[in-house]
Amino acid sequence: MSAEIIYGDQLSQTLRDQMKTELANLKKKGIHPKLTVILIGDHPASRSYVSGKQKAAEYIGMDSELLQLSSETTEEELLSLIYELNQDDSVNGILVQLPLPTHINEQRVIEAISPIKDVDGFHPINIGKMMTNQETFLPCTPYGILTMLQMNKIDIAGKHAVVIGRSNIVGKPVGQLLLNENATVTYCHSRTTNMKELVQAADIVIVAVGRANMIDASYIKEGAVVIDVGINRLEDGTLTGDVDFDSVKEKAGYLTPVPKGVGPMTITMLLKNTIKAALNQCSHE
Ligand SMILES: NC(=O)C1=CN([C@@H]2O[C@H](COP(=O)(O)OP(=O)(O)OC[C@H]3O[C@@H](n4cnc5c(N)ncnc54)[C@H](OP(=O)(O)O)[C@@H]3O)[C@@H](O)[C@H]2O)C=CC1
Ligand SMILES: Nc1nc(=O)c2c([nH]1)NC[C@@H]1CN(c3ccc(C(=O)N[C@@H](CCC(=O)O)C(=O)O)cc3)C=[N+]21
Repeated sequence: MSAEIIYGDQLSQTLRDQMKTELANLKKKGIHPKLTVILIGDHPASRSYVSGKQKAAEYIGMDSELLQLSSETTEEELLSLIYELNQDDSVNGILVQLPLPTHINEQRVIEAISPIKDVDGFHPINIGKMMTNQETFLPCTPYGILTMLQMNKIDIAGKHAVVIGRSNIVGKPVGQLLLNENATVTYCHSRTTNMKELVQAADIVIVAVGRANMIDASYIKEGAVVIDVGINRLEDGTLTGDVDFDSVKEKAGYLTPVPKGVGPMTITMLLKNTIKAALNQCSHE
């Protein structure tokens, strides 16, 4: 059997076209959703993500602004910029590109962003809402993965999902969203001792580690759904995931590629969260 490949770029195209229409209608009502991205320093991978996001915002007709700050920016300067943006009614969504330089406390920065403008879904208030299954901004990568599964009508309830990775931005929240959808969820991480055995039992495998080709077909149960979140840049400049695509595609039921898989969906959900933020904010005025 050969896996059905889930192309996130194609699903994103559909969703972005829908948002383009929605935005045109909102603008007629005087609602102009706007996203502000703060990028500190000059990390090449961050620059590439930020430019992908800007192109996508432009495509759907969303206002977006990039505030590029020097790597010398102090935590105090960044926090006061965030407080200004929190007060600025023309800004609906705020994203501070991670990782931050080591002299800045990431958690303090995340908590400075107003939860109503936290389109990344990283603020503890929004994480708490996600954990208690309340309406909130879902973190973009997990939300994108859930959307990919739903658009392909893949059953989640009752399935055994194994998440490899437990970061705050991907692993932990994607497991939580799958749990909210009634999957039975197992997390693996660097201290897991029987990972292969656990993954071999999984109906759905989410791989979010950042190690090229770490999961090959020997880990995968016949017909399993395999979502590759990893983004690894090889020496020749090409991107590859955490999954050995060529071997796994012969065994899995569904498989996402890298590039053109989860990455574009992350950006799409960021745009979706920004529209939601604008709608919430105008109804509170
Ligand atoms: N496509 C997209 O939209 C996005 C892609 N990414 C990519 O996803 C990948 C993961 O990102 P992120 O979660 O931020 O990364 P982190 O480095 O924060 O987390 C990596 C996780 O992998 C675990 N891990 C490390 N080595 C092993 C191992 N040998 N076996 C099992 N688990 C292991 C770590 O365990 P421990 O906790 O024990 O250290 C950790 O939980 C990266 O390649 C990143 O570039 C990230 C965000 C968005
Ligand atoms: N506050 C914050 N929020 C984030 O959501 C966030 C972040 N910081 N820091 C970095 C990670 C990483 N991330 C990606 C998003 C899209 C692609 C993406 O679109 N990738 C394309 C390839 C892009 C290329 O060719 O370089 C693809 O997979 O097809 C990749 C990675 C979001 N992140």
